[in-house]
Amino acid sequence: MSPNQSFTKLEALGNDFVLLDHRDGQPDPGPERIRALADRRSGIGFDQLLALHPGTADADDCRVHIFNCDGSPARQCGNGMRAIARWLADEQPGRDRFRLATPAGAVEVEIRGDNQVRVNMGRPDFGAAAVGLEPGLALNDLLAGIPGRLDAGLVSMGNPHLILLLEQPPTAALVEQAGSHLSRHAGFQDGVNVSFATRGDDGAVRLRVHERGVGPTPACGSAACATAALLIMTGAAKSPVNVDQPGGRLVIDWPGEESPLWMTGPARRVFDGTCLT
Ligand SMILES: N[C@@H](CCC[C@H](N)C(=O)O)C(=O)O
Repeated sequence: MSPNQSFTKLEALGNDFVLLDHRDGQPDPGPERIRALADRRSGIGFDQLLALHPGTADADDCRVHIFNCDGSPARQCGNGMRAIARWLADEQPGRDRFRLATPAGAVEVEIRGDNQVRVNMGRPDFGAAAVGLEPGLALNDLLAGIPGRLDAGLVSMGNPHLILLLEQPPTAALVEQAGSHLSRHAGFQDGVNVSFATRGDDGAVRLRVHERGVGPTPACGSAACATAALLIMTGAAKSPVNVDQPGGRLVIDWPGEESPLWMTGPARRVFDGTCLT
């Protein structure tokens, strides 16, 4: 990203993004530049940077490069997919379906009424190898110090998720400290996104997420998908599952096993800008 390059700020349930249109062949910024742009005082500020490139044979609208605010690359971003759909719908009035290529595979997005966007997030993978857990490492040993833990699981939605099911909603300190420790634990080849989930009286899932490469965020789309998939797969919940995070609600619909999982929620364009430095 060079000086005088235009960008768009977007948000989805408070998870915020800067979108760069690099379909003209411009290169993506490197990790140091990404960290500078992500600074919420001296830069633009965002959780993820989304760079759009020309599409592929099976996802011809665009190819998406995803970067966390610490400069690390990511393979999937559920909230970001809805935000890109919103941006593409503004750019191409009349169209309401798009196909996006991500490092985790092709994603279909559909614009719905009432500011909602529906995303086909593909099939969840429950294998420990898919989240990069070191072979032979017992998950229980990693989680020994977590208070009030009922269960735990590993799910890949194209990116890695560790889900802790707790008796009580976690304190902010637990999300910060345990999340920070686990998200960069050497037992995961490439780190992991850490979710803290409880069930409400209404059956909804209450979720707090410590995102790999970011920290606690108001919402994480792929974590909501991973958590709902784990609950449906173990018989603890039935599809569709409402997942409530500080930023708001996502609805996750997964018929099970061979079917793709669908995520529905809002996304919003906040402002367009030009980077002067
Ligand atoms: N906010 C995202 C997830 C972004 C990537 C994640 N931090 C990772 O490193 O895998 C979402 O909405 O899914």
